[in-house]
Amino acid sequence: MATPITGPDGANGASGAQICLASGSPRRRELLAQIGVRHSVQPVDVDETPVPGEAAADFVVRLAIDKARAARGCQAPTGGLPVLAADTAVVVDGMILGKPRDRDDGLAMLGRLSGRSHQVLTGVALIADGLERTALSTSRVRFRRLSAAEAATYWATGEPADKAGCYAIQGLGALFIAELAGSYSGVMGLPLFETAELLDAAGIHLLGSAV
Ligand SMILES: Cc1cn([C@H]2C[C@H](O)[C@@H](COP(=O)(O)OP(=O)(O)OP(=O)(O)O)O2)c(=O)[nH]c1=O
Repeated sequence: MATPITGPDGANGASGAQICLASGSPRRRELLAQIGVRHSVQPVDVDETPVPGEAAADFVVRLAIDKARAARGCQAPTGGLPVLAADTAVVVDGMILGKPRDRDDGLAMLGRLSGRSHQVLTGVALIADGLERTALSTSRVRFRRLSAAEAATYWATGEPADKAGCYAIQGLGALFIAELAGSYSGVMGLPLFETAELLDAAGIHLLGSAV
């Protein structure tokens, strides 16, 4: 059985973790640390293939639940910390874009996003005291037009290779974003408003009181 590991930011320091984050994403660790949640980290590996005909909103919430359920290693040694997980997808033309498989796939994604709007969906799941709670964040992002040369240069930076939709709002990808309606943290991988609501419902009150 896998053992929980401490986040690189020491987020579960001397006073102990409040939750376990079932994720290998450094972005999710950063975002959780931003709102002061002490956490251990348990990377998980689940099948991220959409079921044929599955709506994107259902897909990201289902995967968030699958990831949280897969983090069983979080539970045993700690006596059962709440487990948080998330999944992010970009949706355009009714297609769900996950992480690019390779350069060609990544450049095709950037070409598809160029000069128009797309949706970014992030599902969040929290399992605490045997209860599964979920939330969904939906944002609309409008890209300016990108030339093929810009997309190729962007790919070569390495930044987009492990990001849904082949860009990072928190990085150079910001250069493409003409407009955002929704949640910056949701696009980045963990919507903090919705996450705080789930934590609150499970009895973890940030700033010391119910939100
Ligand atoms: C759109 C976008 C996505 N992303 C990232 C967030 C996620 O890490 C990733 C989407 O892939 P996910 O499969 O949601 O997550 P992951 O595999 O990176 O991590 P986990 O271990 O939690 O499953 O894309 C950004 O960092 N910035 C962005 O602007």
